Amino acid sequence: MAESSSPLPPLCERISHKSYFLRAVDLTILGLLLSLLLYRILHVNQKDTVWIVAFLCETCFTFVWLLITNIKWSPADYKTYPERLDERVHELPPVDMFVTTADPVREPPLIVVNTVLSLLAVNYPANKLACYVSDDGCSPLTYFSLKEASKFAKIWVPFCKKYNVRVRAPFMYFRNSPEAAEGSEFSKDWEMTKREYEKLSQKVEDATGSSHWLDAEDDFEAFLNTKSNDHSTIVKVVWENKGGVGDEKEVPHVVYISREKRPNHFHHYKAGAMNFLVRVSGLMTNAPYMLNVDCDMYVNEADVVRQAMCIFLQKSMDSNHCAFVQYPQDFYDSNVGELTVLQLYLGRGIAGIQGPQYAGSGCFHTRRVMYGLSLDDLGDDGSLSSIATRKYLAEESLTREFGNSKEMVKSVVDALQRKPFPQKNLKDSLETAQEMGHCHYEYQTSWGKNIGWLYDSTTEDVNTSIGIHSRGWTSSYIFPDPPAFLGCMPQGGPEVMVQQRRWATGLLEILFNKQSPLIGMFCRKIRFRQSLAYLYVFSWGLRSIPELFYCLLPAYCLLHNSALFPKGVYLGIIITLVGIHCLYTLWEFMNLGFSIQSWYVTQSFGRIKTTCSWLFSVLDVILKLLGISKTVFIVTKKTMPETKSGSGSKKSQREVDCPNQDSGKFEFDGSLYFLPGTFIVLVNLAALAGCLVGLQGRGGGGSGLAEACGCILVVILFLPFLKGMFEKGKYGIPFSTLSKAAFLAALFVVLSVGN
Ligand SMILES: O=c1ccn([C@@H]2O[C@H](COP(=O)(O)OP(=O)(O)O[C@H]3O[C@H](CO)[C@@H](O)[C@H](O)[C@H]3O)[C@@H](O)[C@H]2O)c(=O)[nH]1
Ligand SMILES: [Mn+2]
Repeated sequence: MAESSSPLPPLCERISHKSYFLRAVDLTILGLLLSLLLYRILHVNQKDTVWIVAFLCETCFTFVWLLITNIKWSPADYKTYPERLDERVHELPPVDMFVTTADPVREPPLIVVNTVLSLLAVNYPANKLACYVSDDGCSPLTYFSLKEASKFAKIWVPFCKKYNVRVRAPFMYFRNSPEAAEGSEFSKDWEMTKREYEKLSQKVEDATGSSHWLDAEDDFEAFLNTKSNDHSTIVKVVWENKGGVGDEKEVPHVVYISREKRPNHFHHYKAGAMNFLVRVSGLMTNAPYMLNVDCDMYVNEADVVRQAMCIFLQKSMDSNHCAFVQYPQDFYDSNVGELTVLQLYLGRGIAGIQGPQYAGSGCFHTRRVMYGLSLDDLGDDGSLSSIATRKYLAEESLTREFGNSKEMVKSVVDALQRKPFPQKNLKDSLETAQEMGHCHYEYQTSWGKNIGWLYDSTTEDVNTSIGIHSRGWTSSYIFPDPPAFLGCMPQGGPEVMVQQRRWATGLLEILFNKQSPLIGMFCRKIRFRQSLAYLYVFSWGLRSIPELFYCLLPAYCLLHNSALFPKGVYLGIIITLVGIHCLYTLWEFMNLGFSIQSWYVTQSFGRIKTTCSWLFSVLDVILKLLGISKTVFIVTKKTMPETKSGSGSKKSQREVDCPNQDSGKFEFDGSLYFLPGTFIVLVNLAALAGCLVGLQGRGGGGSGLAEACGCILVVILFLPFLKGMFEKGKYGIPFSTLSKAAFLAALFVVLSVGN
């Protein structure tokens, strides 16, 4: 499809962001950590167990820093030139777009609808697109909203294309007034479209909570007497684009699906939903590329699909090796600093090795790779090698791997051989699609094992990602400004703790499943440095243990009157280490336009999430490995963007885009997540108070100013907890948590002093 006539400028370029200065800083920090370890080894005899515990913790931190240095060594991403696409490519390839939703209460249908509308309106020929929405909540309300939205889409899509609107999610677009003179054609169209959108939101709102319309129409019959965890498969063609010429007024296909659910059948959460999406779309449109977004991740840049195609279609850079194109995840609410910084420095770093990790949303996959192909299976021209043809295309192996459906097998063969898909009536596939949503369809097939989205981890994204890299494929990262997709992120508090725990649990699960980099490092086609990069994320949960110890050590030493840190000039190692690390991370934030405040919040939240939330992931995975319980996926709550933010304070470019930025206050509830943090603060405060009144044990070595400073630093990092002790309501730590923490802290003090 793409032409490779060389005089034409490229569709994309790989940009390297490597910096010798930053490498030197990374190595300096590594060197300081190693010298600290050396000092500990040389002075081990004179000291007590504290010395050994500190040494073990610092060994972990050094190892983590080594992994980070490896990741940050050669960052890279891609710059694309979508404006060059038309002169280079005669016919753009089809793309199937997948949206997953699971709960109409935690994921309000109006958010889903906005995401779908933004997808339908992207800058791409409408006859090449199809949008599939998977609803694990089996909600008639979601289906109703989609039906209404597809009617509104007939106004919205032409409007966006006619006026080249940038943000194509109506709830965001209509937050600003139009910049045209009143009475102009544009402003009339704008008013009319806005009115229609308001009608749509009103209808969805009216339908929420009342169900009389459910009985009124036959179309909703399938939803009668269903529960979200107990119902048959539902597949509905919401809108079929029969125009098929790709003009500006056309609206792409919209299909609603909800796979069968039974209470005693395990559904593999989002991964299971994705695999059903792959199958249904395989039958109906079988596009070679598949875009996947979470239901809150609307398109913020109309050219997203074209940008991704620049990478896939650029032949000269062995595009056949690129399995997927990932965009970073950005958010319209909450404190975006942490994730932006993480994605920019670490994300780009991994992108520079074998390619970014698939992050679950904002990613374009190639269908063939999802069907299990390895890089070696392809010849130079990108078609299947003769060995691979024999291996993959034998009828009985196809049925064994993909399930017992002739149509499915045929669509897989077509996809593997890159045959163009003939236009057909979507409704013709309804019956087969229904069958493929059956609970037992995947039984004894390779779905979730080698094919599609992989099971056995609640972070199905990273699990699937390492599977792809292990088969030798690369991936590409595009980092556009403004962000390509924007979604919703829970604010600091219980909701975010649940999410962080799920992530840490899912990642740790992979360390112990068959994708583990510990096994694959030497025998699979994944690059060694890429394996190390995965190891860094998979070990998030484990980091909670040394961090928890390290937050308690200064207090213990102060109370026990023993030395934690080196004495004399050697204390310089610690001071330089902390100093350089602070300046370095601060620079990372300010370089991206974030404030000192957001840097501090991130450092503080970093310690809180590790010690309070990730800690539980260790427990989750132990229980899972012992076969006592399964890990669960609790969907995060999504909120609509507020109508308009009134805050006039100075914010960075990225921060301005986030209307819901709250006061940054931390919320608490009675859950166990907040016990470790409260305990840490109490212990450190008690140690400082004890030191002031001269309450100290008989430990050797003697503690001093360094240990006291350590305690102060910990309290500063856990400041939200200190504040929470004096607040009421949702911003206050509940009395039950406080009293448990106080009891544990008292025990800790007694043991430290008396020991
Ligand atoms: O049983 C389920 C559970 C979840 N989902 C969908 O999965 C998506 C992600 O869920 P969310 O609660 O938003 O999780 P996050 O932690 O915000 O999501 C990130 O982390 C997840 C796990 O790593 C990935 O699946 C996501 O793509 C990634 O954006 C949403 O669209 C859900 O509707 C389902 O379809 N079925
Ligand atoms: Mn989410």
